[in-house]
Amino acid sequence: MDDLTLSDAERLRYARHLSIPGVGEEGQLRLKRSSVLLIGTGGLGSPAALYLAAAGVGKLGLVDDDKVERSNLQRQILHGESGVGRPKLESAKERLREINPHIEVVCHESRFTPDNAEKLVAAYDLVIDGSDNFPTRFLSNDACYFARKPLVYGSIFRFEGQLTVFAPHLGGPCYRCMLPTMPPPGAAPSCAEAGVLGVLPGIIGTLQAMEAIKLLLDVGEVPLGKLLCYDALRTSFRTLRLSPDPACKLCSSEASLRSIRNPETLTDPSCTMPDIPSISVDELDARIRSGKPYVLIDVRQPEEHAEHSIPGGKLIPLDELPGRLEEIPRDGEVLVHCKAGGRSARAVSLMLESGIPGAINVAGGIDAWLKRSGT
Ligand SMILES: Nc1ncnc2c1ncn2[C@@H]1O[C@H](COP(=O)(O)OP(=O)(O)OP(=O)(O)O)[C@@H](O)[C@H]1O
Repeated sequence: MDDLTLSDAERLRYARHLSIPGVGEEGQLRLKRSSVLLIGTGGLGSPAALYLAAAGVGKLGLVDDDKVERSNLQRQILHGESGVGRPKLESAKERLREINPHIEVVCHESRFTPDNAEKLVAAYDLVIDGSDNFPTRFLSNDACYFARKPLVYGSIFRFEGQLTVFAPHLGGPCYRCMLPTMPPPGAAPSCAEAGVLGVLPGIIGTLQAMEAIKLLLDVGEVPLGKLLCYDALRTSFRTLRLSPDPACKLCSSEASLRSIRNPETLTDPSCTMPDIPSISVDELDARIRSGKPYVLIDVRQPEEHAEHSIPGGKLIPLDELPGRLEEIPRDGEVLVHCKAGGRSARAVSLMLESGIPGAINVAGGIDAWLKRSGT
């Protein structure tokens, strides 16, 4: 790809950019030479990737290891009916090529983990975090901090969304200044648990794309030290000030996390609550295969259980659990799972407090179980 000039086809495609002061041919070439890493191709990553591709950002890196589910389609607009059951990156790449064949789309079909974070972030100009969990947000923050790359942060919950840019090297705080300690798994419900109005990630993801383009073009003012909060029900945008925390473990002068190799720095996205006993899906499989009797409780909703379930699992949705504790044996192991490990961690916590000492969380939930069996 020649990134020194625009072809006739590109000139035509980007004509409405070429006429904007602040973009023009120079800006368009800048976008063409730029690269963005998108963590997650779900609700936030979908609109962000579509607009960045359409705008002509030369290289888009996508990192995700998930498959498209039908319940994703209400908001994850990179994917369509033909993508259901296929890796998200496959359908994402097809769609982005259709939107703009002049750009390069690089698929990193894996999780964004402490093992690959440093290398992935180093290969791009900036990062958009479109993930839905705290460990990944801490990890993207830390990796971007050490690489001195801007991180465009977005998050959503039901009818509310937030957006900011973390770039301590340009001034402003990092994510750990806003949230010094990682909440335990299950503290914030996922879209699967809480629900989300589909347009909301469209709005926040599109704002993320806009901030990324401003950073790449070096135009305007990016929201460093400002958290934009969108309330869809009130149709309001509020801006909260975020200041660097003088006690931040990562970015303050007192920082104790001085190295990207510090095990606390790149927090393991698969971490489970430290005081909650847990087993992996491989260990669960070994228990089932051993032929010994086992008690397995699924704390998801009935419609989730009907779609996929683990053999022998008894359904007790988390919201019904307090009233149904009597159904659970007090002796022996009680293995508890949900979709990804969050709700089951809360269920195990409740069981342990309620005199069920054998409660054990299945880390990663049915998502990890299905992934393991290649479903
Ligand atoms: N560490 C990570 N590395 C790569 N991708 C990630 C990581 N953490 C989350 N993701 C991806 O971010 C996306 C988040 O999308 P979204 O919040 O819309 O939810 P979902 O998990 O696809 O759907 P649902 O919660 O309804 O099951 C998902 O595609 C998920 O696989």
